[in-house]
Amino acid sequence: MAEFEVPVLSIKNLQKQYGPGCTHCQNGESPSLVKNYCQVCGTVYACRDVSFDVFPGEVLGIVGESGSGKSTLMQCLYFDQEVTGGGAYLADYENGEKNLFQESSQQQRYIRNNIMGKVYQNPLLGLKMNFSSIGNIAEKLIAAGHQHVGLMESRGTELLDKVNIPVHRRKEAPKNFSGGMQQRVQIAKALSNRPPLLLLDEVTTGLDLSVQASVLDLIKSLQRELNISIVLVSHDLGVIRMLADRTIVMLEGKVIEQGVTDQILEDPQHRYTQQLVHSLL
Ligand SMILES: Nc1ncnc2c1ncn2[C@@H]1O[C@H](COP(=O)(O)OP(=O)(O)OP(=O)(O)O)[C@@H](O)[C@H]1O
Repeated sequence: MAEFEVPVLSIKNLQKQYGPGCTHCQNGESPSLVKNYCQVCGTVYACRDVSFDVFPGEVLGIVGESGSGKSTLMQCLYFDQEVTGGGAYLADYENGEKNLFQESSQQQRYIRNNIMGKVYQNPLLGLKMNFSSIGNIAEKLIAAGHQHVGLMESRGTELLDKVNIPVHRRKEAPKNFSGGMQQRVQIAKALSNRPPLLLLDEVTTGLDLSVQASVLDLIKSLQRELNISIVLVSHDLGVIRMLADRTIVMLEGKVIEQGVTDQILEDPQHRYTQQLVHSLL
């Protein structure tokens, strides 16, 4: 990536805490904190001062153990959770000059429907299980203001074809599909508005290894074809190694290391990253 390249997404000092905090824990290094949990008031500091950029056509991986704050971060980026502080700026929204977290819920809906797509680990969160697959795609297109039924149908067919859902099953509801197929429908839905940014939250966790591989291959080929930017969260460094150009490592809500993925895998600096890399060998 060139030095002067403008990021698609810029995150500045994102903070998310669950709980009000107290005089004991508001100082980030307080002894009342065990990892990111305050023993006095029970507040969890899920994301602490998280900052990063995502560049055009780049896949940014976010890896970390369970509870490190990865999903909370993704929920904040898609406005599923309200942040406690910090900023997010999208190049495709108001020239990257407005903090998305301070926009109205109506504007945040607009951003979700037009500039971002998200694929959830749990397909129940991303799909209407009783709608047809093509209906799921139409739902996202309608939310973004599309009205032409013929165009929505052809876009839906094109996308389902891209993610290898057989044409004769496009009117079937995802509840009848296997886990891998459901994830592929979610991907098609998330791509329907041609968003410049896609958020993928543990999209292959829970799938069989061979199905995992086929979903990862699909993501890789779509990313190359569409040159879309992706933020990909996984606890599995194997997934990150396969897809991510750059990687952020999170621990207890903080970014402890970031860099080009190959460099992190070959020469991890932080003790935790070293353990993670060694467990992959
Ligand atoms: N709604 C909530 N209320 C209170 N604490 C929460 C809530 N959601 C998450 N947390 C806490 O925030 C911290 C970060 O959780 P998060 O789910 O973001 O981690 P994660 O890295 O995605 O883990 P996993 O891979 O297991 O999903 C954890 O300590 C978790 O218990």
